[in-house]
Amino acid sequence: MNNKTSFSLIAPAKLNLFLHINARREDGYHELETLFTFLNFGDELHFELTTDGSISVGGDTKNIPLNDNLIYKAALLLQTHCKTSLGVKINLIKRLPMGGGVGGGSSDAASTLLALNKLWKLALNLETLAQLGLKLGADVPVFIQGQSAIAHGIGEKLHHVKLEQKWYCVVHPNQHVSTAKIFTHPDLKRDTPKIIGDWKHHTLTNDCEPLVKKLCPEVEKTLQWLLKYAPSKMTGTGSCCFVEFASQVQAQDVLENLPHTWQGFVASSANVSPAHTELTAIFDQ
Ligand SMILES: C[C@](O)(CO)[C@H](O)COP(=O)(O)OP(=O)(O)OC[C@H]1O[C@@H](n2ccc(N)nc2=O)[C@H](O)[C@@H]1O
Ligand SMILES: Nc1ncnc2c1ncn2[C@@H]1O[C@H](COP(=O)(O)OP(=O)(O)OP(=O)(O)O)[C@@H](O)[C@H]1O
Repeated sequence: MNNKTSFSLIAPAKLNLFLHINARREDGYHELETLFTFLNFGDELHFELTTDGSISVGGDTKNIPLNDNLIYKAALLLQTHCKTSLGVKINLIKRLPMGGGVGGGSSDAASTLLALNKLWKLALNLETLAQLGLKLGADVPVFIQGQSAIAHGIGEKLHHVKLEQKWYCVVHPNQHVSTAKIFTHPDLKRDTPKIIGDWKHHTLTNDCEPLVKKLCPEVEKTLQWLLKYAPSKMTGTGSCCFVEFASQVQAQDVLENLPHTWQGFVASSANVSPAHTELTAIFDQ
């Protein structure tokens, strides 16, 4: 039995390697088809058990009110669901750009649920945690399940796929794109037909890209600049853009030449979420 009362856990970034929007549902959400991969780069969360039921979140969270913070919301949701009297002190080191399309907030929430399930010895299975996570955001379940996947539905119906490991240079053009703004925009393309057969034989795009490029010229500029190196794509509803390579050196070369007005990072992809890999190393060894 592992009795750890404090530990750190990564909240990794995700990329949408393609993102098709098939329809708008009556509740305003959209039916999607998207390919998720995880990156070996992310936020870092530190968890420390408290026995008085208190939940606190510190660190790089200054501009997010506590009640809106997905980390706090995830901890409270789990505590209420399981009626535990235990609490937690959480500290966040933020590395992922907010509103960047790399799923930072959703990943923070998922890593919080995964970590507290262990810290509070709740023994909930991943399916139950994913259902709870879906209440916090459409992107949370994939981070809970922790395997690269094609997602359907609003992003919660997951079909695991194995992808070759690649290296990515991800660029943040210093723009915050609101996911809600893109999904409610009248000009969003919402009628891409569902893929029939093997997705590898289809043209794979991000349906949000044309609209985001129009609303946010800096994203268009970033995609153009990256084209010098490789085919460029946007992730999620932006604003981060990325290029894919077989080797770290190629990805690093892009980062080294990046204009100073943009930020970026280089990371390899992973079929299993690094949060799951870390959690196994902490608790099962
Ligand atoms: C764009 C993606 O990042 C692709 O992975 C996700 O679909 C967004 O996931 P997320 O940020 O966890 O999304 P939520 O927090 O649930 O919703 C943010 C906003 O996006 C809209 N939204 C989200 C997912 C979806 N399938 N259809 C939507 O229309 C919601 O109506 C909401 O206004
Ligand atoms: N812990 C958190 N980290 C980041 N954002 C948070 C957090 N808690 C709440 N938020 C809110 O969630 C919003 C979206 O954050 P996030 O970083 O997940 O965007 P994103 O990368 O565009 O996500 P997605 O790809 O899922 O659309 C932020 O603008 C912020 O207001």
